[in-house]
Amino acid sequence: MTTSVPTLADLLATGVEGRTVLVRSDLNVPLDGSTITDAGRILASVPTIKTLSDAGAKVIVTAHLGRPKGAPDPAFSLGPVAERLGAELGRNVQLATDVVGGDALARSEGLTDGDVMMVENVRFDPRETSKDAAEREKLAKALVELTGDEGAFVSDGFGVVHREQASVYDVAKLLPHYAGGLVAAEVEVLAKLTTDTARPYAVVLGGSKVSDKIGVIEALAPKVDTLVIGGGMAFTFLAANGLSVGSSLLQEDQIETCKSLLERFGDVIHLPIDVVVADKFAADAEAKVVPSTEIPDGWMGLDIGPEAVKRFAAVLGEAKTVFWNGPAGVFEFEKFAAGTKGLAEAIIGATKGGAFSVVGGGDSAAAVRTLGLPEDGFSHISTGGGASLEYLEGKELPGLKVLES
Ligand SMILES: Nc1ncnc2c1ncn2[C@@H]1O[C@H](COP(=O)(O)OP(=O)(O)O)[C@@H](O)[C@H]1O
Ligand SMILES: O=C(OP(=O)(O)O)[C@H](O)COP(=O)(O)O
Repeated sequence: MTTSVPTLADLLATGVEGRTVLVRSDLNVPLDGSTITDAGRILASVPTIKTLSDAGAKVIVTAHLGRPKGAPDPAFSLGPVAERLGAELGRNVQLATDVVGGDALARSEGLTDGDVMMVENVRFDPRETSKDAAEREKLAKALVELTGDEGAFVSDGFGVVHREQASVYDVAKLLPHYAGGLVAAEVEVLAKLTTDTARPYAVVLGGSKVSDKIGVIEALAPKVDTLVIGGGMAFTFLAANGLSVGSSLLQEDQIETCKSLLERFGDVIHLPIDVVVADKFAADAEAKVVPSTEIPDGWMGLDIGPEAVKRFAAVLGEAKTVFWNGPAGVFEFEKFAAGTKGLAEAIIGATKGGAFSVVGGGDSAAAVRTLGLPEDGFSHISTGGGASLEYLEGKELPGLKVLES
């Protein structure tokens, strides 16, 4: 962190006993129904929450889950998360049925020292993600009201610091604010990737948040030696090369951008030479490997193919610095997990050979763990995907910038 950002230690030094502290965590974990398939982000958030609770603060945790459409939706309830957080903390974590309504307010007023509560998915309130700053400020003010007279705000959701959202950004303007332990630790590691980076420097991109991340490539391509592209992201690039991508994930409005990127950075960008296509988006889909030039109509690419893995592994084997965000395929389905596993193994190999490697993102980190890969095979596993990428591209992250005062 920059020295101008107050930290958790600074807050503790002011004394927190009896005060209500609002903590923004990133608890956006992958779920299968109501079962958490990877609790990494919850585990990473526990130390800050526990430190505050142990110091006698009344802790209110805010977080989002997925991308609900600005209204309550039981499929995106933080219920399973609150339960797991409670199990990890060894204490009951009550969950308000609303974000800033009567239930949240009543529960916050009933807190005793050391208690931890959560409010419901903050994205159930449309003001959280509003582009209108005045709307966001209204929600931020309502969140501040939950903290009473001597409240404080701890920003600990590193995975969301790139979002200018009410619970991340606007609330920090209204309360004494501090960077949590996780945010401080993440920034410290990522800073190593922005200065004196050992070369060759490779960035591996994949995943499904295509429109979010294509923009990042523009800024990263000139800074790196190798940009490996897999996952859902690859198909817009393949389409930009004039290939037919069947019913694969495609961001049509970005094809021209990808064309321009390929023209300017064609020597840096590596695209998959083959892909695994499926007849439907399902674990039991029929799957076959085809060259990227021959994706059949009606089929969708759900993984990179074995030849692509081999070629990507060869370039990654040379790298001395690697950042990876976004699975190479739909690793949640066994048939489409080989590409992600292969790339991870290549990065682990490079790390053994002395490279500094970071994997970031909720699903990418989950892939490492659920595919049984060794977590210590990487130099660092970050909770942030998009946030890490935007940090690496040198962009000002609103959720960090707002803490600098
Ligand atoms: N070819 C593909 N088509 C559709 N989805 C994909 C494809 N490849 C990867 N994905 C999906 O991308 C998701 C993760 O994307 P993203 O959120 O961008 O990564 P992260 O959370 O690591 O930042 C995974 O759930 C995975 O199933
Ligand atoms: O999962 C997240 O980011 P990531 O997929 O880039 O790791 C964060 O929780 C941010 O979620 P958002 O991309 O819906 O704002």
